[in-house]
Amino acid sequence: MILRAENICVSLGKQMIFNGFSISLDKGIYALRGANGVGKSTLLRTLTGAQPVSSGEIWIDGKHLIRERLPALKRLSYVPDVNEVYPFMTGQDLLDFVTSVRKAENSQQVTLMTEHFGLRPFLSTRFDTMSFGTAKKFLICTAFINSPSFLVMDEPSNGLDLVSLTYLSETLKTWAQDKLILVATHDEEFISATGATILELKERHQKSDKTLILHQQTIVP
Ligand SMILES: Nc1ncnc2c1ncn2[C@@H]1O[C@H](COP(=O)(O)OP(=O)(O)OP(=O)(O)O)[C@@H](O)[C@H]1O
Repeated sequence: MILRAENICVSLGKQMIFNGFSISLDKGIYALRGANGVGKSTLLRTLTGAQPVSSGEIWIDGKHLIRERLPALKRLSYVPDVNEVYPFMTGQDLLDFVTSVRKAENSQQVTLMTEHFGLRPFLSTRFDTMSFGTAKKFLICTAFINSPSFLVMDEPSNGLDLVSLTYLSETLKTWAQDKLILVATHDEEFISATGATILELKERHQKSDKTLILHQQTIVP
C-alpha cells in the first residue's frame, strides 16, 4: 500500500473533524469529493503531515509519517489550493528551491511540464505579481520533482486554462500507472478526463464520524 492511515483523530479549534478515520490506497488516481466543509482539505493536509493528528497512524510507502518523518515526506508531494509561496520568490526560485530541498537532479519531466504549461515567460515573475492560475501551475510542477510515490492535490483544476488542464489530466493518467494520486475536486470534467475513481467523503452519525464511499465504477471519458 502506498498510503495507509489508521484510526486518525483530528481536531481544529474546538471542533473534532475526524474521529477514528482510516483509509488505505495503492497506485491509481482517486478523486475525493464531498460537501463543502465535510473535511476534504483537512484530510489531505493530515495525510501529508501538514495537519497534526491527535491520535492515529499514517504510513507513506511503508514509512511512518511521524516516526520516519523525512523519509515519509520525501515520498510525497502536496499542492494546496492556496498560494503559500513567499511573495518575493520567482517561479524559477521556487523550482530551484524545491529541487534543492528534495536533493533532486534537474528533472526533465519538470522542464517539459513548465514548457507545456507555457511557464517559460513567467520564470522570473515574482509570486506576488503572478496570476492565480500561473502560480498554481508552478506549484503543480514542483509536485513532480523527484518522482514522489504519493501525489496529493487540492482542487488542481481550479484556475487552469484548457490546454494546461488537458496536459495535466494526461500526465496524471500516466503517473497513476505506478503511483498514487489523490485529488480533492468538485470538477466533474476533470474527474472524467483523468478517469479517476471517486471517493465520496460523508458524515455518518455525527459530524466527526466520517466514511468514504468508493464509487467502483470510474467515469470513463
Ligand atoms: N483553521 C481552522 N480552524 C477551525 N476550523 C477549521 C479550520 N479550517 C477548517 N475548519 C473547519 O473544518 C471543517 C472542514 O473544513 P475543510 O476545509 O477541510 O472542508 P472541505 O471539505 O475541504 O471544504 P470545501 O469543499 O469548502 O473546500 C469545516 O467545518 C471548517 O469550518
